[in-house]
This record gives sequence, structure tokens and C-alpha cells, in this order.
Amino acid sequence: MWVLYLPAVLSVLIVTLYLYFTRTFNYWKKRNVRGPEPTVFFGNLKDSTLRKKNIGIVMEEIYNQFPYEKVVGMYRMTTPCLLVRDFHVIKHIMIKDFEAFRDRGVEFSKEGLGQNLFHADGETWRALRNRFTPIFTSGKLKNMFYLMHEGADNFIDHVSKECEKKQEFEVHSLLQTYTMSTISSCAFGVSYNSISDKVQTLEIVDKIISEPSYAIELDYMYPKLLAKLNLSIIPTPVQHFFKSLVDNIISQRNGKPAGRNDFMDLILELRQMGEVTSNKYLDGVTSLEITDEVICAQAFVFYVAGYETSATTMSYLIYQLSLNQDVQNKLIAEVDEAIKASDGKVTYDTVKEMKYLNKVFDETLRMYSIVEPLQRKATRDYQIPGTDVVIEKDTMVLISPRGIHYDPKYYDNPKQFNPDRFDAEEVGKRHPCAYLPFGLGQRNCIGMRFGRLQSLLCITKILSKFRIEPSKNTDRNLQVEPRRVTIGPKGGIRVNIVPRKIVS
Ligand code: HEM
Repeated sequence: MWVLYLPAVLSVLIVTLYLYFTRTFNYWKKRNVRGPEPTVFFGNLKDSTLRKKNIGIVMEEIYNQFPYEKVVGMYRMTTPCLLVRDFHVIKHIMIKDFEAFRDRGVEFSKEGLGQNLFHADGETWRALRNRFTPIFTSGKLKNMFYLMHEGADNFIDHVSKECEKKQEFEVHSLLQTYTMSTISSCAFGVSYNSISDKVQTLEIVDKIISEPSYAIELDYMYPKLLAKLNLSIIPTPVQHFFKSLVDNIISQRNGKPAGRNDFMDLILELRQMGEVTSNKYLDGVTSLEITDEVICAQAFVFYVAGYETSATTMSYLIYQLSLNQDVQNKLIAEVDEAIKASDGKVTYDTVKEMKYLNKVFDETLRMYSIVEPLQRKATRDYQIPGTDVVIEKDTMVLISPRGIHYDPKYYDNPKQFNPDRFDAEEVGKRHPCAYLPFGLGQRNCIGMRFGRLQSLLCITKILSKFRIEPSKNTDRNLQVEPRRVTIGPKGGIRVNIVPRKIVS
């Protein structure tokens, strides 16, 4: 008998689910904010949730769909959030009114690795940023340069040996071995002679970390749920791996700096110095005890944020050099001259002072900014200057660097690789918000100098020995990998690495 009611029950269920998963979709219409039509359940993230497109590409498409809007109302699953396009508004949110947008708003268990600088919010973030900023100064990086240099030399030896066997390389995974070992050395003090087994383990860790789990979409759909349930987005095996790595290092050093000048020494030094007493960015004084757990969480984030971003940037740079031989010739000429001028060595200053190399790096990050989108959470109701739109407390605000970097309003012929866009004069003509690969304001990338240095050093070393040429498998129409959290090449990047015939 009940079977007769089944269609009716199913219909009620479907209608109820439909109403539930569309219940918020009038939010922006009511506020007269334009935006793309959301899809039931997915909001505007259907393609990224189904792993058909990278989230960075989805955000770029939304940016492009509304060329005349300052802000675009959209939905991450069913949660309303705002994509900001206008530079004036971006500047307010990221810099001028930073106190209202201090949080990144990825909420999950703050135990263990969850206490890291990227995911921390509120007072914990303020205290962490305060304490850890001094370990990224130029002086500290200069002291660490010898570790990067050792890593780059090992890498070049490895490439030279491989070149005896083959010409074509998949450079994304190749360069990951360089950044993984450099970061392991700089963040965890793992010496290069014990690194190969660690790198293998870290490659496994990479697979776990880099593929987005659906916990992220759950967080979009039900912000704060993961935190309430004390669940983490960082998988348990990864937590255990980093905990035992860091515990070992701290005990090997008896909890004190070991004179290696790596991040672990600098953090242990900070711990010995005691509490912070001033804050560069915000009013008030915050203090934070540097426990072993806090150290572990920061070493973890420096590792994760540091290896993939730089490896991907370098792979795209090498890809563009293979396609733009004129740029490569000019760069090789600069590299040769700089090395000659510093007696055959590659020093910290050699790398910093190569103007064209720095421009090539900047242009690479314009075309392929790795961390997309940028995000901030409103910590109070906030009226957008010059409009009557109010961003309600807890609303997420997103920015698409990729949308901006490919906008012909700011960059002529944006698909063309042209390092000269970064001539000082050209940079001076552009709004500071037109270039955002490292984010913006008080919460920008803390490791940008480190990332630049380790990348430029490696590129310098490569070009001093090899040329990059397109191979028969070099893809002229590279796509972005939909399954990674960050921007990266789908299927990798294949080019030939050919030893240079150096005329002495
Ligand atoms: C080419 C290399 C890199 C790129 C493109 C990059 C990009 C970014 C971006 C876009 C953000 C978000 C900024 C914002 O929201 O305004 C960020 C944050 C961060 N990055 Fe990087 N990054 C790079 C290298 C590194 C390295 C080498 C480290 C550490 C050794 C690092 C550590 C961090 C940390 C800890 C944060 C969070 C900062 C905070 O919230 O206070 N990054 N990075």
C-alpha cells in the first residue's frame, strides 16, 4: 500500500532538498549586487567541486563575466561571498581597513598543525605573524643562502647526470625535487646527504596534501562546522609525519640553535628571546608561547607553502624560456656576465642584482600566479566605500589575481610573455593592486623573498650550464590541473634540457 505514496514522498523530498540547497540564492539579488546564476547545491563552484576546473580558473571566469562591476555576488556552495574586482575597494579591504578583514577564514581544528600562520586567524595570527616576521628578513636569508646554494649544486649535478641519458624532462616534478630538498634543509635542518629517503616520503606527503579533499567544500557549505567538530583539513598521517620529524630535530639540537642558521635555529632562537613587545602593523601587544607544537605547525607551513609555489613558478618560467628563445638569449647573456663579474661564483648579491632575471620571474608570476583566489573574512559589518553595499560580518571576500593579471585594461596583449612589462617605468604606471602574486597588505606572503631567492638561484645555475628548448611533447596550449589546490600545469611540462657549449 505504502508503495502508492512513494512518488509523492520522493517528490516532497526532492522539493525539500531543492528549497534547502537554494535557500540563500536571493541574498545578492536583494542587495542589488550582480553575479553569476548559482546552481543548486554547488552555487557557483560546480566545475571546481566536480574537479573539472581549478578553482583559480573558475574565479577568473567569474571575474571576466562582469567587466563593469566593482564587486560580484557569488555563492561558494550555498554560502554567499563577494568577489572584489575594483582596485579602490581591494586596497581598502587588503590594506586601509585591514582590521576588518584580518582573517583568512579557513576554519578547522586549531590543534596540532592547525595553528600555522596561513590558517591561523584573530589574535593567534597576529601573534604568530609578529613573532615569525623577523626570521624572513634579508639578513637572515643571506645567512641561509649557503644552504640553498648547496641544494642548487646538488640539483645541477643530478640534472647533468640525467642529461647523459636523455634530453627531455618533465620539469615540474624535476624542480619539486630541488625545492623539496632545499626547504627540507632550510626548514627542518635535514642535511643533503640524508635527503633522498626524506624526499621520497615528502613526495608521498605531497600527493596527500595537494589534492583537495572535500573537507574544503564542506567548509564552504557550512563555515565553522569543521571547527565545531574539532576536525582538521590536514590528514592525520601528514600530522604524524611532521610531528615526528620536528620532535626529532628539536631533541637532536637539545632545544637550542645549532649554528646552522636555518629556520629551525631561528625559531629556537626566538623561543630563547621570550615574548614580543611591539607590533609593526596593528595596535596593541600580543604574546605567544613558542611550544614544540607551534614550531611544528610553522615548519609544516613553511614547507608546504614553500616547495610547491616555487617549483611551479620555475617550471612555468622554464616553459616560457623554451618558447621565447630571444628572452632566453638575453637572460643567458645576463647570467654569464653576472657570474663573470663575481669571479665565477653565484652569490646572494649576484642573484638579487640581475635585473632581467627578476623581470622574467615577475612576468612568469603575472601569467601564472600560483595561489588563487586570495581570501579574507569580514570580522564586522563593513560598508564598501563609495557604495551602499554592506559586507556582513563573517562574509568571505575573494580576489582573483589571475583575472586581474589577464585583464587587457591593465596588461596589453596579456597572453604574451613579455618581461619588459616589469621595467621600473612600466611598473610605476600601474596601480599597485594590478599585480598580486604574493597577495597584498599586512597578510601578504611572508616567504616571498625566500621563494624568489631559491627560484632565481636555481634558474641562474641551470642557465649557466644548460639551454632550454621545446621538445616534440612541449604543449603549446597548457591547461591548469583541476585536481590541485594551487595553479599548476596539467600533465606537467615537457621540454629539452641541453648542455650548453661554453666557449671560454
Ligand atoms: C613563488 C613563491 C611563492 C608564492 C607565489 C607565494 C604566494 C603566496 C600568496 C598569494 C599568499 C597569500 C597572501 C594573501 O592572502 O594576501 C601566501 C601566503 C603565505 N606564504 Fe607564500 N608564496 C610563495 C613562497 C612562499 C615561501 C617560500 C614560504 C615560506 C618559506 C611561504 C609562506 C607563506 C605563508 C606562511 C603565508 C601565510 C601568511 C599569513 O597569512 O600571514 N610562501 N603566499
